[in-house]
Amino acid sequence: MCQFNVSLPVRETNTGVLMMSSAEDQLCLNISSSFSSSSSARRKPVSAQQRWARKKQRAEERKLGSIEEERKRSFKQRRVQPSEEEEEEEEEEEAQSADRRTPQRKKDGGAIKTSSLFKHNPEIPEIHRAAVSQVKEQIFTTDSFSDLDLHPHLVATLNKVLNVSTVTSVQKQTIPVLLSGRDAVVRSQTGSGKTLSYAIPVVQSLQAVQQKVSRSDGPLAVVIVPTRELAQQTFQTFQKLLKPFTWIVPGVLMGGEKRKAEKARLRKGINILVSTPGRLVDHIRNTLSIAFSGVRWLILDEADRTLDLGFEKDLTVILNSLNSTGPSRQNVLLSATLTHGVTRLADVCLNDPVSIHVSGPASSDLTSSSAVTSDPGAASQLESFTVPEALKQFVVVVPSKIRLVCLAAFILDKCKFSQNNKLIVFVSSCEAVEFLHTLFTAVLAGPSANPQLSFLRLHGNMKQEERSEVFQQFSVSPSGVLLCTDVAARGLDLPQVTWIVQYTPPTAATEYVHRVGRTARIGGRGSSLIFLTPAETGFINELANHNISLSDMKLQDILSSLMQDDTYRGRGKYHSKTSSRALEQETRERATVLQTEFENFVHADVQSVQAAKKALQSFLRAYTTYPAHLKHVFHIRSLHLGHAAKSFGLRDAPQGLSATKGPSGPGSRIHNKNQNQNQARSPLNNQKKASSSRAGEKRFSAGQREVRLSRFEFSNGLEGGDAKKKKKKKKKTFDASGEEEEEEE
Ligand SMILES: Nc1ncnc2c1ncn2[C@@H]1O[C@H](COP(=O)(O)OP(=O)(O)OP(=O)(O)O)[C@@H](O)[C@H]1O
Repeated sequence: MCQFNVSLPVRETNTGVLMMSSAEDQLCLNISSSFSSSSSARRKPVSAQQRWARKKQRAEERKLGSIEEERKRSFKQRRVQPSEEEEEEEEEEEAQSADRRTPQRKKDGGAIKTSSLFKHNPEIPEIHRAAVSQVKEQIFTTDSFSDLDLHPHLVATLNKVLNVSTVTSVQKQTIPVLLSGRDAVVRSQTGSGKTLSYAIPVVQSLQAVQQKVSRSDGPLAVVIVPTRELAQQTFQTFQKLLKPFTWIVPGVLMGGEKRKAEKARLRKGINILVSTPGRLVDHIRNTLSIAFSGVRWLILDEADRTLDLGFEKDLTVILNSLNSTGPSRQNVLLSATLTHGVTRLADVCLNDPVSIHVSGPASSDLTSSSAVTSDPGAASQLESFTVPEALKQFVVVVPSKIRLVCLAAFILDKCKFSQNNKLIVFVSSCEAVEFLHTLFTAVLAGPSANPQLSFLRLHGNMKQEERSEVFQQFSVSPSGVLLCTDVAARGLDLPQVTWIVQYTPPTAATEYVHRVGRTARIGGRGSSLIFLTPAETGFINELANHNISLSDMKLQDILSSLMQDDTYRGRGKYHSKTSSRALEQETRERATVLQTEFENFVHADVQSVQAAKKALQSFLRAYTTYPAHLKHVFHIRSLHLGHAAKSFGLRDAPQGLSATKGPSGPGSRIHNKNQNQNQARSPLNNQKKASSSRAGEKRFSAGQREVRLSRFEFSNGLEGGDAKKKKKKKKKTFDASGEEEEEEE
């Protein structure tokens, strides 16, 4: 039952929504009436024997944590008041049906049932979208690298080691500009070859230095990227390019690696230094041997992200450190989604930069480059994003309750009933990734189900060795599913990914672009699917505002893939192959059977219930971080707690959740609407209102929470799981943005 530790007058509306009112404010809570109190008083008298049998059954159900059954029963009674016989008949039928489908369910006692997935859902609205003409970008030119006045060994390496010969549009525009010594702001679509567009000029210029570059010169080029995996990938690109120029040494610094080893490598000398921002700041502060006196290049890849994440302060530390010493420097900012934030940074660190934007209606005008302007018209033009032309983008509108089975059905369709699909599924939190990974591995890929199905996971709360291993494993795998957070959204070049699934929507259109950009790279094909609840369909318009257009995929079509698998067959009443109604009914039954499998797994032991609750809580916490301009689309008040719980395999809306507890350490509490108008209020955080002023707890705005969550995801490796274990040996410090981190003594 859904209980809240606040004593507000409660009344129930005829829509099943509870209205709570207090002197200060009124709050509308979406609590399904199916969680309302029992009406057992209205039952007919029963015999002593029947009473005993019922008692025993209830005790067993309670032992299984299955009190939902009782609520459901009482709810049914309250609604329709069936006779005792009718009720028992109905239960018997459901129990038999469940038992036939999954016999193990009866092992520990009475049959466990699933409340209806397809009742009491909000209507799926008709989607009316504005006509959008997507911006197109031509990927390849007809030029070859030998036309670019590069060292012949570099051209040979490009051809033989990297297997590239034809120059892409962004490379054609960027390489000559950078070789001429200018700063640049570069925007081109995801997967269009931006890495080589700066890496080639860096290598070309460093190999040409008269007095041969040596380790003792220290860093000559610094490349900042937002995530560890991207740092690793970029480092590997430099390693390949530098094959003929062995005297130029590349190196990578990233969170999660042993700092001592990194210090030693820095001491030996690294000429092209690739790093995540947090880790570089850490070395600037703590490593005496890091000297920036020779830096000639500063590259900020995914520059807008680095700013978004609240790394601005880290970048300030880096820029100050670079500016205090050294010769004049070439600066390059790159991203597929340059925004105002980048232009702002451009003002700070760029010197008369050239703006290279590959997209635009005149895609033939590929050689034009213009100086960065402060013209607001130009700035708004930047907000219209380009996605790969061969990318097919879909949206499915799914009520919360059905989300989990819908995702499972989609995965089964692509990975079991079709071949050679490689999927990346984006989820909003580390805990939710962990939860889905465990659940799907057990239920969908278990030995008795589909042992050929493989699920991997990647998020910021994993140990670095595991992260690297997963990244490597998924890179070389021809198929499979990677469940991940946005830690995999930017820059990663994972080959042959066929589908991008956004199970939880991104917090911005920019992130949508980067997530879908993990497929359809360098002219290849790919598809994407975003899940939205009926309340979230406004995000389609948000994307349309950025020239992104989606096609509909029907929920029923996704679920109907379950018809290909008799593991989840329903009661088998619907044999008609011609009636779409019958087919729909059977599909729904199969979906219910699958949901039951999930719920049985979750409720099998206390630990998995806890994991599901944790995942739900983190999902709710992440939900509060949508920016103010998207609050009308993603507002925690529009979430139905019971339905959201179901999408985590929980039969019931759990008690005692806080949506705002921080990922590491004491969390924030939303406490007073007057304190911050942007702060989301929810049943969850309202519940915590009373205790919100507990001593020692920090409070954060929605924006700060987003930064905290994101930083955790993209951390320098010193926070979270890795760091916690070392706590005893460490003392606490605060990094540039005030984030708590551990430091070696
Ligand atoms: N000229 C080229 N010809 C063929 N393949 C290329 C060429 N240049 C780059 N590639 C390949 O294209 C893929 C995508 O390149 P890259 O990762 O640099 O794209 P990007 O524009 O940086 O993407 P994102 O915006 O997602 O970071 C890589 O596998 C890279 O090796």
